[in-house]
Amino acid sequence: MKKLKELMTMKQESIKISMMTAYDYPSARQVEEAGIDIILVGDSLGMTVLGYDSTVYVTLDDMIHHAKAARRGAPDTYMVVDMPFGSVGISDEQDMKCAITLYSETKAEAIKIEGAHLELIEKCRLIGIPVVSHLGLTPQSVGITGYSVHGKSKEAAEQLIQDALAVERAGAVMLVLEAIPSDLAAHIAERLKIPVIGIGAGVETDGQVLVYHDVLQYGTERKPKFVKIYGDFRPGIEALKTYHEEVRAERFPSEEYIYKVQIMEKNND
Ligand SMILES: Nc1nc(=O)c2c([nH]1)NC[C@@H]1CN(c3ccc(C(=O)N[C@@H](CCC(=O)O)C(=O)O)cc3)CN21
Ligand SMILES: CC(C)C(=O)C(=O)O
Ligand SMILES: [Mg+2]
Repeated sequence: MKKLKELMTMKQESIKISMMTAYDYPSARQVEEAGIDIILVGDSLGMTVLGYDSTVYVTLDDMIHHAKAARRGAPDTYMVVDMPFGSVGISDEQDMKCAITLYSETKAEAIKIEGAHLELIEKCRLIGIPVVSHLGLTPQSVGITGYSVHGKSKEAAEQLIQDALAVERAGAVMLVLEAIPSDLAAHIAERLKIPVIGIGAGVETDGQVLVYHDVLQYGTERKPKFVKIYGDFRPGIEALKTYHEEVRAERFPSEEYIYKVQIMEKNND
């Protein structure tokens, strides 16, 4: 497993960091086997595998359930798990309890928090929980901001730069920047010492993250501009249709799938 220190070194040596979501055992195994540097158990699982139309319905228990499965599939990959909507921003005590529970139960290497929650990041650092910050388009705020590109005005860009510097100062170990202009992302990556991972943030960040189900066309239809398709899981549906037809036609199970031991007495009538 790459340690945080090695990920920092990758930034210093301009070796790009790859990150991909995985929310269950088989996909985590695949991501680990592919040699991807970091697994993100993202709350995007609410949309991609739970069928919600936003991430705000995902619970802490959902995150724990999926992260534990991903952990079993990828014991040897640096794993980050999202703090879901409603687990951050209530009170210091509540927030810390959620952070501790998520970190310890999932055995993730780090937790990820949307927005510049500086005190929470500081408190986590103080007790030893590595925090990845997530700025720019923060999908848990969809009800307020929508899914539009962030940091487009001078003021918004300046605010984002200040937030990025502040989360680093507060102790964040990494930063995810989502859906912002590429030159702004490049500027932030250059100003920060911690690795900056982009999604829809251009090629000059220290690494990239995408959603497994988007990349493989696995049950996702709408796709943001930043998604590149690398594979096609859709033919799976054809296989299921064939199975259905073969059951109907008694072509399945054929000889090779049948246990043949003569135990019933032959009826000689
Ligand atoms: N499958 C999936 N992939 C993701 O990348 C993802 C999720 N789900 N769920 C959580 C968030 C939501 N994300 C999204 C969702 C939609 C857009 C989108 O439609 N963006 C528009 C921009 C439109 C504008 O600027 O006005 C686009 O065309 O890219 C972007 C990010 C990223 N995350
Ligand atoms: C899109 C990435 C960054 C994320 O937060 C998620 O998958 O939930
Ligand atoms: Mg997320």
